[in-house]
Amino acid sequence: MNINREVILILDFGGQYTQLIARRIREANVFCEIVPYNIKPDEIKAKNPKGIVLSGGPSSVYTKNAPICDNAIFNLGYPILGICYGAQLMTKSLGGKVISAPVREYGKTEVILNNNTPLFKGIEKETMCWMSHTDQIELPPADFKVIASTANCPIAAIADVDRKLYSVQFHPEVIHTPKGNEIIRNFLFEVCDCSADWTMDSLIEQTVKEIRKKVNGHKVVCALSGGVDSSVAAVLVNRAIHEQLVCIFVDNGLLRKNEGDIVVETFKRNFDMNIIRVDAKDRFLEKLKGITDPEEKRKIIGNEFIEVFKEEAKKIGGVKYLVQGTLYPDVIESGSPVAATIKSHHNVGGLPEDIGFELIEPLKMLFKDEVRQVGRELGIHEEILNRQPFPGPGLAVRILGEITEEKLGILREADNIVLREMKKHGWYNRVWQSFAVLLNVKSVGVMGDERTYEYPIILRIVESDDGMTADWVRIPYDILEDISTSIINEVYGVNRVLYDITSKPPATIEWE
Ligand SMILES: Nc1ncnc2c1ncn2[C@@H]1O[C@H](COP(=O)(O)OP(=O)(O)OP(=O)(O)O)[C@@H](O)[C@H]1O
Ligand SMILES: O=c1[nH]c(=O)c2[nH+]cn([C@@H]3O[C@H](COP(=O)(O)O)[C@@H](O)[C@H]3O)c2[nH]1
Ligand SMILES: NC(=O)CC[C@H](N)C(=O)O
Ligand SMILES: [Mg+2]
Repeated sequence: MNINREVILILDFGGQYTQLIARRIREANVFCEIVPYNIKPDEIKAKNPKGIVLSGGPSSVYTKNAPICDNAIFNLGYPILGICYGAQLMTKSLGGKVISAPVREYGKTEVILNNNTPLFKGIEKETMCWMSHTDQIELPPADFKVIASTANCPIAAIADVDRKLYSVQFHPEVIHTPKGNEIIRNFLFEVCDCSADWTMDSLIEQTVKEIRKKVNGHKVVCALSGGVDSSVAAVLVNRAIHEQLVCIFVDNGLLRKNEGDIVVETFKRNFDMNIIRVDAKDRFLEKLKGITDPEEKRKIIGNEFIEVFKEEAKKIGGVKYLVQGTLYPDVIESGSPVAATIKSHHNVGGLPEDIGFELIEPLKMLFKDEVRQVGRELGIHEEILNRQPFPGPGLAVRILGEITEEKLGILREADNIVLREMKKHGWYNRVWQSFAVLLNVKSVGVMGDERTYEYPIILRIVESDDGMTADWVRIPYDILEDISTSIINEVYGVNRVLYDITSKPPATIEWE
């Protein structure tokens, strides 16, 4: 959708903080988009950005296959901010010199800034910054001035103020650079002249208009899971084209205890929308029989979802569009020219090639917290907005190995206890997700003086801003104990409970 608003483009060189740059810019009410580093100058011009950011990255500019952007980009007249690898690339591309530094810098370092330059305006001269590099700028390009330095890195930032080209060796996007937000805001407002026009109400208004124009009298089905994202997407589309919309909730047999009834009841109580519930348990479970590979499971589920939507759309007749509650992280994690495929989200990378619909994904550029904000503006009840995320492939990616009715039954009960205890102790809304995972190994235990040989349940409770990174929650021991005891006492087939104490990265939130 081509919405008319100011945009900053972030060229992604594969840096681990690229998404953080995007978040910081959006927090300043400026829209931004992450694009591959090898984007063509013409494509950039077509997007008419207010400015460009070159992200960090793992490569060294002087190596053979280092990712390099088109040199013409530096001459288009747009303001550019290079960060770390991006800074080194700007330097090299414009005739300066980058070398492997005598001392690697990793962590917090004191930096001396020249606060007479627009990028550092209003910031005290001496402050802290976060460094993470092995290379550094040895010689800036002609016409560039050094505007910051640290003890180990004499050229920590450079600028050609007239051409609005800036580069910083440190990372303003991470919170360990306390003035980082101000530096990014200075780039946006002092250098790029942005007007902060990215607000949720403007987004809603523009999106509703776009959808009306695009749909133009055709019928639309919405894949509705009852989760936050599809609920917000459905309400948004409903606002645009109420009569033409039918929501389809698929019971794929991989849902949580009583989930189907709860979703349909909550929806009917809260919204005036057409909603169909499809019982597709048997066909999903049949297709998943004998499948153990995580990516294969995801692809099968993505395919089967589409098959169900196609069949339902055929019954309705005249359906041209499918609405999904796809978010930005789903798109990012499903892989891109520079980023690895971590896992194929069923609604993006897991889709079949020919889906038979045109997609409408109004939230595709948003992070979860932004979606919740949109939901609030739309007047959606907190009961729905505060639901923890639940992946479309559901319990299938929380049962390691083959999915069977027996395992689904065990996991459903265990999961229900986790959620019940989290709510009882007032912790459900304090975390990003809390759930159970069933392993495909068994261990020995003793219950009522009898030997047992049963499955372990893994407890996964994480906090996160957007699902891109996460940390395990330091949950009080007595809550862990309550959960563990309840699972062992109430769930047949489980004799051990373990707590997952791994952050993301290196793990992911879901186990598959
Ligand atoms: N059981 C389902 N029936 C119909 N559509 C579904 C189902 N599960 C997932 N989807 C579709 O896939 C999309 C992605 O699922 P995802 O779980 O990321 O989002 P969500 O369920 O809407 O929100 P949340 O992240 O809060 O669970 C949903 O927005 C929805 O369009
Ligand atoms: O709708 C979805 N379809 C999927 O295929 C999918 N895979 C993961 N998730 C959810 O995304 C967030 C990040 O999960 P991971 O750390 O496991 O990648 C977590 O919140 C996960 O629950 C999915 N959601
Ligand atoms: N964080 C980065 O962008 C690192 C850039 C480059 N790989 C270096 O080590 O200097
Ligand atoms: Mg969901």
